[in-house]
Amino acid sequence: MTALIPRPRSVLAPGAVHVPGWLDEREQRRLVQACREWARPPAGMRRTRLPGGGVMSVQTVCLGWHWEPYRYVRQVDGHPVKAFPGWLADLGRRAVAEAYAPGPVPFDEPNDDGPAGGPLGGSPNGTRDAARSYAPDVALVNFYDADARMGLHQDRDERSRAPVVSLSLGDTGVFRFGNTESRGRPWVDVELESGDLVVFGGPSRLAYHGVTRIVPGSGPGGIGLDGGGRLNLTLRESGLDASC
Ligand SMILES: O=C(O)CCC(=O)C(=O)O
Ligand SMILES: [Fe+2]
Repeated sequence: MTALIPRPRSVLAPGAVHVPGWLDEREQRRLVQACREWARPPAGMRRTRLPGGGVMSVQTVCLGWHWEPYRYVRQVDGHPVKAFPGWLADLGRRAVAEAYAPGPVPFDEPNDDGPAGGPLGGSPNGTRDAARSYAPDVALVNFYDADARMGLHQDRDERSRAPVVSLSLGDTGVFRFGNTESRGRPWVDVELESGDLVVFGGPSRLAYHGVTRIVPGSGPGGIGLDGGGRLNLTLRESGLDASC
């Protein structure tokens, strides 16, 4: 859907940036199509079982490494996890560049570190360098039906502290972005619409976050999710050795 009033980008917390409408309709359609392929068995989409016996309401398929609470493994019920494609890593690098240093990214220019005190809060890593060197090798692809939610949690099973890139497709989800100390306040609630990008890294890499509700029927037509629901992809660097 084209917004009548453009939604501005915003910094949710130092290092956490929301870029509304980052993916165009063609890119959204391509991602939805890819998610459909990844969802197929073997090693397809499933509800994750938690050690306490609960089952998550979202359905998830992983690429690169399979996340099972609370670690990454290579196999899913005896099947190899699906591959993390190179084009998705390219998209992740573009996403980090867009969030941390908006505008065209001269990846081949050697010494532009972006403004100090930018969204990374003056990180010693240049923002452009952060984008150039970003090498995500894990994706969690989550599907939310109208009733699915995700409780507040940290993404902390990765050894790398490189940023997490989040891409949303389909129905709007209310994303709660909190602090690194606890599940309590302060937090901000932001509506993530189809095509929105969030990148959280630097001082916000370990912030608690979750999805409090889905807005059924809010997604756009024409991207291949006419049955409704929300897809979210998070791209991460595992920091794990691929030869294991
Ligand atoms: O669906 C979202 O927007 C967040 C997903 C998430 O936090 C996760 O997969 O760890
Ligand atoms: Fe998360």
